[in-house]
Amino acid sequence: MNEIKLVIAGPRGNMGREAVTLTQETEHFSLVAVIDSKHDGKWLSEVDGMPELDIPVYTDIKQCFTEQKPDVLIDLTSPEIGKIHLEAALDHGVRPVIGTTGFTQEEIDRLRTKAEDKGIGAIIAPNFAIGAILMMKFAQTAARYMPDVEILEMHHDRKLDAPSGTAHKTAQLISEVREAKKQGHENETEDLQGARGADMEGMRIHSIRLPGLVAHQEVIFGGPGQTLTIRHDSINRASFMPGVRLSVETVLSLDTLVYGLEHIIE
Ligand SMILES: NC(=O)C1=CN([C@@H]2O[C@H](COP(=O)(O)OP(=O)(O)OC[C@H]3O[C@@H](n4cnc5c(N)ncnc54)[C@H](OP(=O)(O)O)[C@@H]3O)[C@@H](O)[C@H]2O)C=CC1
Ligand SMILES: O=C(O)C1=N[C@H](C(=O)O)C[C@H](O)C1
Repeated sequence: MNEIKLVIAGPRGNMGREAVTLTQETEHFSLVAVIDSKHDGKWLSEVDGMPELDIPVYTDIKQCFTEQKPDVLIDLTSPEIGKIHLEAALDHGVRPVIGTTGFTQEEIDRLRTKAEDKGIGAIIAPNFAIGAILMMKFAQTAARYMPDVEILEMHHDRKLDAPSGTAHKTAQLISEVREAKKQGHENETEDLQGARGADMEGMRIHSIRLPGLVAHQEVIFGGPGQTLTIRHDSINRASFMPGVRLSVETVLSLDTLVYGLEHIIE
């Protein structure tokens, strides 16, 4: 396979560190720069706690793209910054692989049009873990037969967004096969605000944040006299790296934006 020139945004984060390691362990991946808002102009080796790599650190992503001309951007920053970086990548003909969440359907549609106009690929992956993709697919299948469903997502207590991108995507996939339906009953009350969770087409999404957790989700279906629970656990961030690698390799041959790795692992 030809060498792929990569830039990682957010290299000091939990995910960014794993991604830096991935680039060092993958023969055809070449990390040419990183984007870090606090260490402009340094080498990665000069940043506390980072590996001894002579890789330039940029704050300005546009300058980085102009000078380094990477093939692919991996963004593992925050929902707000991920959106800005995705747009900047498309503007510079760099293929974005975005792990951050929080994109609306309107934003995805607009960015897809932009990627297609530019004739380059882009991937937004709410979850890179293969087990999580399977959980979502199995949940969509189960919802055809058991439309009464609620989602419980559990994450570490440093997570910025709620609900998780994975829970949101799961609900979207389920709503493709389930008629909108309010779980519970018409007369139920919420005696404490938020007790019944977020509402997406009547499906309830409950978000738990605790130290000790990484990323976990249960999709719970109910029917007369029975329940079905589909659960996935990421017990460390290494669980996401095969999906990051697959995304980087795949985005080069796409000419549109793909939202969700379920469209790629087929
Ligand atoms: N798709 C998936 O499978 C997964 C996605 N995620 C998502 O990935 C993102 C990162 O997660 P995680 O690593 O746990 O979070 P962390 O908070 O550990 O890391 C985020 C990093 O992004 C950096 N950052 C923030 N703003 C900028 C910027 N403008 N330019 C460059 N770097 C910036 C932060 O730096 P600083 O310390 O200076 O603020 C921090 O080092 C989150 O949005 C999370 O939801 C997480 C796991 C899996
Ligand atoms: O912030 C995280 O940690 C995670 N974010 C993604 C999400 O919001 O679904 C993926 C995974 O759940 C971990």
